[in-house]
Parts: sequence; C-alpha cells; structure tokens
Amino acid sequence: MMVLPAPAKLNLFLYITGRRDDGYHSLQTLFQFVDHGDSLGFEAAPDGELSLSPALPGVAPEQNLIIKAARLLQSQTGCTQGARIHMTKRLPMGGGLGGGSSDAATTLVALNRLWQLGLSLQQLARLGLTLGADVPVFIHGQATFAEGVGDIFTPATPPEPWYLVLHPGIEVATAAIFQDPDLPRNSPVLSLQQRLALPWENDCEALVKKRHPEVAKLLGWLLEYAPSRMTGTGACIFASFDSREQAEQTLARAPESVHGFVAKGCNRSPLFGALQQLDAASPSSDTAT
Ligand SMILES: C[C@@](CO)(OP(=O)(O)O)[C@H](O)COP(=O)(O)OP(=O)(O)OC[C@H]1O[C@@H](n2ccc(N)nc2=O)[C@H](O)[C@@H]1O
Ligand SMILES: Nc1ncnc2c1ncn2[C@@H]1O[C@H](COP(=O)(O)OP(=O)(O)O)[C@@H](O)[C@H]1O
Repeated sequence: MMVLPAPAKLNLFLYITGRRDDGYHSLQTLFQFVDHGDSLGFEAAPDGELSLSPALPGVAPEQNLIIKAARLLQSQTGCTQGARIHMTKRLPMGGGLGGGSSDAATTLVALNRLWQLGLSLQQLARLGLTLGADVPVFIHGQATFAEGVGDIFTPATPPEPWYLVLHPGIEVATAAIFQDPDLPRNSPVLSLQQRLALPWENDCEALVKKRHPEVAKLLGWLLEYAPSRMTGTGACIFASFDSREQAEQTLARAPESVHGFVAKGCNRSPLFGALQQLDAASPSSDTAT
C-alpha cells in the first residue's frame, strides 16, 4: 500500500482586498504547511472501481473530496484503473486547516503515480482547482504568498516555528463568512515584502469571533501565552513558539474540552518528502515533476 500524508496548512496572514462581480473575493494570504495531518493509503483495484474507508461521518462517499478527486482524474485521462483508499482522518473538518483540500491534493498526486498517468504538477493543480480553492497550493507543496482569488502564487520562505493549533469545537462555514455584510473587504493590495514587514493579521477573525463566541474566548486565552491568530475562515486558531516544549506546555494548560496539536511549520510540504522516500525505494517508478 502506498501511504502518503495530507498535511494541514495555516494561513499565516489573510487580507481581503476586494470582491469580484462573481461574488468571489480577492485575497492576499500566506500559506505554510505543518507536519501534522491526515494520512491516506492507496492500493490498485481492477475495473475502475473506487472505494474509500472508513466513511467520513456526515459526508456521503461521492461527496468526499478524495472520491471526487479520483473520479475527476479517471474522467480527465480516460483511465480505467481503480483504487482502494484508506483514510486516517486527524484534521477537524471546517477548521480552516484545509484538510479536505489536502486530501484531494494527495489523492491526485498519489493516483497519478499509482496509475502511471504522467501528468505534471501543473496539470494536476489545474484539475485540483475545480475541487477547491486551496487544492493547487497543496499540489505545488511550497509555502506560498497567494493573491487574486487565491490563484496567483509567489513562493515564500517564512520562519518555520513550532505551532500550537487549537480547535474551538465548532465548524465555520466558509461561504457564510464571505457572504456576511460585516466582513471587511478593503485591505490595501501590498507587495509581499510590505506584507511580511507589517504585523500579520486575518481579516476574517473579528467577524468569526463575533459570530462564534467560542473562538473569541479561546483566542483570548491563547494570546496570554504567545502571538496567536485564526487560520483561514476559522475555526482553528494557532500560536507560534520557539520550541516544541513551550508549545506542548501550553497545550497541557488548555481547557480540558479543547482539542489541539503541536506541529512544526514546513515551507516544503511533508507530501513531497514522503514521495522522495518512495522514489528512493523504487527509483524507476513514475513521478510527476
Ligand atoms: C479563504 C480560504 C483560505 O485558505 O479559507 P479556508 O477554507 O481555508 O478557511 C480558502 O481559500 C477557501 O477555500 P475553500 O474552502 O476551498 O473555498 P471554496 O470551496 O472554493 O469556496 C467556498 C465559498 O467561499 C467563498 N469564497 C472562497 C474563496 C474566495 N477567494 N472568495 C470567496 O468568496 C465563495 O462564496 C465560495 O462559494
Ligand atoms: N476528505 C474530506 N475531508 C474533510 N472534509 C471533506 C472531505 N471531503 C469533503 N469534505 C467536506 O468539505 C468541508 C470542508 O472541509 P475542510 O477542508 O476540512 O475545511 P476547511 O476548508 O475549513 O479547512 C467539510 O465540512 C466536509 O463537508
């Protein structure tokens, strides 16, 4: 079985710079990966058959981004092979950690390899964008300053601290946040250098705190220990630390009902480290470049 990680991402900052006529918002955001996430196992199956286990509570298999990604790859390439996919879900859903998008990205990269389709990362990213706005970032696997509606990328190398990520126990619907009239939409468009030099903020944070007091309460608690923010449209929040020990000590002090994890920031996605290990084990196999 080919086992590959589907890591989480953090939006180290997120500014909303406008709204287009089609309702989508223009953003300036800095994506970084962490070395914690879901894990997916892939095995070839005959006759185009696709299966996923275990099922994700509340998500019908055909709506799961893993199956959607696999079907998309089959239909776009005419591939008649199938796959049995096993999922170890660790990331909370609707948490702003990009778990669904990361699962889709890992599936596209893994099946391209398992089925020996030979698509480039560029081609896979183009397919992935139809599944979710963040899928291309996970496919390229490099920390990125994203602009436009999240589709214009500049590679970035922010510091790679230890993070404590906490989940306030609620799910935030991305679409509802973007539809709220109270969302600020007028941050200035600045260069990456300017953005890096200014304090890092998230334009969705105040609104999500207002709509979800659980987020406001937990963020207030975490800010006592370290600089902290929300990721994406929430609900998860994160704080950065110089050492793993500091992050773990803070997690140990968190209110009992709060779930969280400690992870290292990574400017290169752990997915590509895992693929390199597969290459080293079987150098002749097909790899997207
Ligand atoms: C804003 C981010 C930052 O990472 O939030 P998170 O989802 O990670 O929290 C993402 O780009 C989100 O990506 P994703 O969750 O895949 O969004 P999509 O499914 O493409 O869009 C969900 C809905 O959000 C709104 N939307 C999304 C992206 C964008 N640039 N402008 C928008 O207005 C649209 O109403 C869309 O219908
Ligand atoms: N494999 C998957 N993992 C997580 N969520 C999925 C998956 N497939 C479909 N979804 C749907 O996508 C929604 C967004 O999930 P997720 O990507 O984890 O959140 P976010 O975009 O906030 O980081 C979920 O609420 C769920 O309904």
